[in-house]
Amino acid sequence: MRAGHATVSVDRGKWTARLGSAGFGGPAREGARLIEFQSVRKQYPNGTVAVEELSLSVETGTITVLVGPSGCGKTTLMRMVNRMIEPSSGTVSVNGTDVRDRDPAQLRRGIGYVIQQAGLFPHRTVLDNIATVPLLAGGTRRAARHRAGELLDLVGLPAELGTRYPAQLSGGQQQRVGVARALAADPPVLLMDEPFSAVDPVVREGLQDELLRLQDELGKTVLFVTHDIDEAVKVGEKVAVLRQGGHLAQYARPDDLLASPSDDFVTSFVGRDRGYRRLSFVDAANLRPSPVPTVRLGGRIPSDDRWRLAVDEGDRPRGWLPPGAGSAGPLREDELVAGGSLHAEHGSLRGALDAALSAPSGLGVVVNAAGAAVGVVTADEVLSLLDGHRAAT
Ligand SMILES: Nc1ncnc2c1ncn2[C@@H]1O[C@H](COP(=O)(O)OP(=O)(O)OP(=O)(O)O)[C@@H](O)[C@H]1O
Repeated sequence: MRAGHATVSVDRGKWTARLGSAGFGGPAREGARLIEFQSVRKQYPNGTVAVEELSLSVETGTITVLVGPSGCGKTTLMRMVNRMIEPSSGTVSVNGTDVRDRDPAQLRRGIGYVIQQAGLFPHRTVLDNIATVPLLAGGTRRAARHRAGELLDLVGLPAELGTRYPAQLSGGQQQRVGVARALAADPPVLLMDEPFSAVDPVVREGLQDELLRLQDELGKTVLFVTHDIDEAVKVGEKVAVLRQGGHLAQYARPDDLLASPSDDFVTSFVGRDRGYRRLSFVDAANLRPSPVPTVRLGGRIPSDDRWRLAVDEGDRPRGWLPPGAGSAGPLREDELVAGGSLHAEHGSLRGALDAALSAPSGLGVVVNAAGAAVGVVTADEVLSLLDGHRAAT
């Protein structure tokens, strides 16, 4: 992910104002339900019931995740929104209008669609892939390419990738191009079907972070399908857990899902370490980092019986110097023990606990936005804060 990423000139107001022009019958209201499934059922001609009497509302400007085991009907449900699949009974409405009353082509202009492995056109350059929709909508080639360039920047890709072909990009880069293409027509709604499942776990986490950053900026209404509960609770503001036969097992905020699964199916689906994962939703604002003795790289090494945090000239942590590890100096990086994960100030208790548990010193390093160490926390301190949180809720 690029730090300090420049943004293009899109803001929530502008996107909201464009809802009307995207053809959803007027601007959406804050807190309104943009997508509604009402008693929706889908039975395929071979008799398979993919979705059974399901009702669900998706709030405007939020990311809602459909999660569940393979074959539970997630994709079927999602594709009913843009009329790639028609329900056997029940209604799907977008901004108050039954999608069956909408012309499919016009409906889809207001709904971006991102799929696994990006689905890019292999013989078109990256810029032309992104420009496809603005061109189809009747824009000039020049305007469409300009817009494509802005979107490339928006999804964190350098401009020089614009002239490459999809096969010349990594899986993660292709996925970002897929997102840029889906955003090209300014759709108020984004459907994302397992968009990140074809990339490795590290890239996948980066793409999830990027989606959350984009969402902060654009405030789309996103329906996101995954079978990965970790991904669901990370990106979803609300999570719908489906079980076989297209039944809605639970629809809740991630924290509530982890705290109070509704039945045995949801309990086993959210997994055994849900208590630990719940820490992601408890913020660490009340955690007070303690000072830590430091030593600067290249500096003299005092010999003492404490762990010392080695930092660079910007006070950024570089590793730990174990107790009693004095030497004539100057201190070199290869004399250090590798540090654990770092806890970003104002992050969650999960990040703080992980920093403490993964540090060789048992001291989790807290860093500020510039990456400079501001102090340390212990696992005991994190857990006692959690006790306080539990008592208060
Ligand atoms: N065109 C079709 N004809 C018949 N059955 C279908 C059709 N498409 C899907 N199904 C069946 O409907 C059920 C739901 O499929 P769907 O693709 O919606 O599930 P899913 O939860 O998205 O699965 P996955 O996570 O594996 O992609 C499955 O049993 C599937 O085999």
